[in-house]
Amino acid sequence: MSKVVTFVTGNANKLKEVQAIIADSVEITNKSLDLEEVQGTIFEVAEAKCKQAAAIIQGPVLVEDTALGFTAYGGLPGPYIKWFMAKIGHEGLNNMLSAYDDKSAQAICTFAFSEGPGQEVKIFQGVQDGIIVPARGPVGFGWDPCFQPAGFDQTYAEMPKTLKNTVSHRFRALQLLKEFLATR
Ligand SMILES: O=c1nc[nH]c2c1ncn2[C@H]1C[C@H](O)[C@@H](COP(=O)(O)OP(=O)(O)OP(=O)(O)O)O1
Ligand SMILES: [Mg+2]
Repeated sequence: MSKVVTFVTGNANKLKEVQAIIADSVEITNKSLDLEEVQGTIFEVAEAKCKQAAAIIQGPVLVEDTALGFTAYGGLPGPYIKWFMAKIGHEGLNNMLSAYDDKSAQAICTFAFSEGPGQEVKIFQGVQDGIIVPARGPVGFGWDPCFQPAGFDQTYAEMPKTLKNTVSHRFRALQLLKEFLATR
């Protein structure tokens, strides 16, 4: 069985971070495709993306779904954050929370891996707690300017990439994925 894993994502920033964090431990190629995303829990979204990717690639695949959940909203927007970001931006995300004292949020990164079509889908999830703040730092990757991880006074956008990549939701999920891939 091929050891090379194809990471199917349409997001170049995700790809860069994944390569920076785990490139040394597994050979990853990329296929840039916007997979269909079902409505449901984060796990259902990630699993459905993985099954689609396996059917297309016909081999080992990795997909990832990122959610940003507000405590005041019971975890929403969650996996639908992409559409909220696109329509209302950083200011809109802050305005959503203006009626609430609780600005806390969770960044959740969920990887789904499969050896191929019809094979079991394995899930690896990393969570980083934080708060939603008015945007600070360079606009480069999604909601990075308005997420300040707990224990830091910088937003993800203000941090050097090397720091984000050693504390982030994505870093945590990739540690679990790495352990699994080492046993493959
Ligand atoms: O570390 C991050 N820091 C800031 N923003 C982020 C991060 N990671 C994902 N994001 C954004 C991208 C998208 O607006 C949404 C997740 O949506 P999500 O469907 O997982 O990503 P996507 O459609 O861009 O790529 P994919 O082809 O892998 O589904 O949050
Ligand atoms: Mg997507």
